[in-house]
Amino acid sequence: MASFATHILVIPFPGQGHIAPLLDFTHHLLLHAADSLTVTVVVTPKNLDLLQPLLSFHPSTAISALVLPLPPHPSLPSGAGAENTNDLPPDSFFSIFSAFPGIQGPLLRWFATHPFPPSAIISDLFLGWTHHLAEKLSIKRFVFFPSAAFAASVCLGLMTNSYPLPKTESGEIDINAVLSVSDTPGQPEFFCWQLLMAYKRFVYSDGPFKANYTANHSSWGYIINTFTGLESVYLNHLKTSLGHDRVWAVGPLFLPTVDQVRSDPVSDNILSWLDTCRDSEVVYVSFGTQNMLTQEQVNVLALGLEESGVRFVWKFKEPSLGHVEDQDLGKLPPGFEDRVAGRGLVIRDWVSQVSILNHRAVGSFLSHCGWNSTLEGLVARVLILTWPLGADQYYNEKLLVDILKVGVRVSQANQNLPNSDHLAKVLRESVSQSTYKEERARAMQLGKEAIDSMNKDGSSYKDLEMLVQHLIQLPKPVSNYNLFMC
Ligand SMILES: O=c1ccn([C@@H]2O[C@H](COP(=O)(O)OP(=O)(O)O[C@H]3O[C@H](CO)[C@@H](O)[C@H](O)[C@H]3O)[C@@H](O)[C@H]2O)c(=O)[nH]1
Repeated sequence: MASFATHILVIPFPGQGHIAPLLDFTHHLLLHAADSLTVTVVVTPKNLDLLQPLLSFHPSTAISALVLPLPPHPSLPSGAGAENTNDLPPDSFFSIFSAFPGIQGPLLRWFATHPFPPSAIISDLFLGWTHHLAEKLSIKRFVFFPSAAFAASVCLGLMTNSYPLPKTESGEIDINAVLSVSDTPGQPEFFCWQLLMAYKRFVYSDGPFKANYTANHSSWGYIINTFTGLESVYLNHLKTSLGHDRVWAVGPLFLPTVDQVRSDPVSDNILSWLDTCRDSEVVYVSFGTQNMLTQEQVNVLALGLEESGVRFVWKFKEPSLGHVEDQDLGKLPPGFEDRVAGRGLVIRDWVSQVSILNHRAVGSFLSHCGWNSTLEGLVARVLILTWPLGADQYYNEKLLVDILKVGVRVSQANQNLPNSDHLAKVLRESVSQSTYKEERARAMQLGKEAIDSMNKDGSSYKDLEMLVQHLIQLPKPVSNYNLFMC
């Protein structure tokens, strides 16, 4: 490792939708920094594979892995070695969130014995504890958001203002009442049921989630996978609320350029099938790597796809390690795949979503509105049909449908579940060029702006350049290495 370069420690959260964008960010950081930065990435053993492409692409002087075991947790299935939310039930997120701070001890020892210790930590938004670690080490922590500036603004608004939730006459929380987050630009409104999780985490509780968000708030800088053309209002709002302008919009981080698209046998088969389809006639359906549909939701969706007659590819997430039998996790209705054979593909393996979305045959994307999928859908310029299931997905849906007016609302978790006739109609219309013309035109425009923002002199390109300059100028901590070597 070169002693003149500034050393940065990157720590992703072990979830697919979190690791991938932070590694994509690290790739861009190194491309922009030439040899003035070196990066160490912390990964658990079973996630090391995800880092390999980066380790192969960049010289070993620029990037290295620090492999630390995932600390145990009573709720994580032991012995099978699953260390990523993609391979675990949705609840595992909380177990990993609780267990992961246990790597602090090994990290502190690594830092103390490193000849050129890092000047900064760049870590996922669910690793608020790294802010305190950075303070202990007298270095800076930058929080990386794989989610939107709008979502960050709403969470900040809820946390700092504690708007009271409307109550029914009997004193219960009125989950169907509407609450306006009035300090966020545009005063977005949400149903109380959409905000309950956020309220439990950072308004009513003094638990670890609130501490996490408070630590993020106090961190030195915000790095967000978004672009100015999409979210300038919320980026500016964050700067004002945080009281500084160390907020960098550096996305969309994963672009489907020729040399980047992830190729594998499963995706290649699907791409061959898509080659046989007409332009924009296929609906791609996916609900991300963490959430799973209930049986009721699967039934409605399967029936809607059947009735619609459209061509489709459905990435179907099967129950994985540690799923409990009695959890309401949807299975496909018997005979469904036979009935749609020839016009619909159900895929259970990992596929390259970016490659599929960018195929000319794909015209619309039924999505849970995870932020990575949202950006990928925009970049691919497909019509996004929204079906959020939890977390920040309601905020992303609001941004797409009500604010940017590029998305079409289909369902919201189990509330507002469409009937299959209505769903079939929307699916058909989503691949007919005569409907949703305004949404499509805006999606085309935003997709172009997204790609432009990452090109030389685009807004995200410039933010990355400025961030690199900021990082290079950080003071280098004094090493205790020689002390340890004596
Ligand atoms: O077979 C698959 C399945 C998924 N993906 C990729 O996996 C990512 C999924 O990310 P996202 O769409 O953000 O969904 P989640 O996996 O659900 O992401 C979690 O993390 C996001 C970022 O914080 C949040 O916005 C979501 O609500 C949260 O569930 C995307 O890049 C997809 O392209 C594939 O490439 N192939």
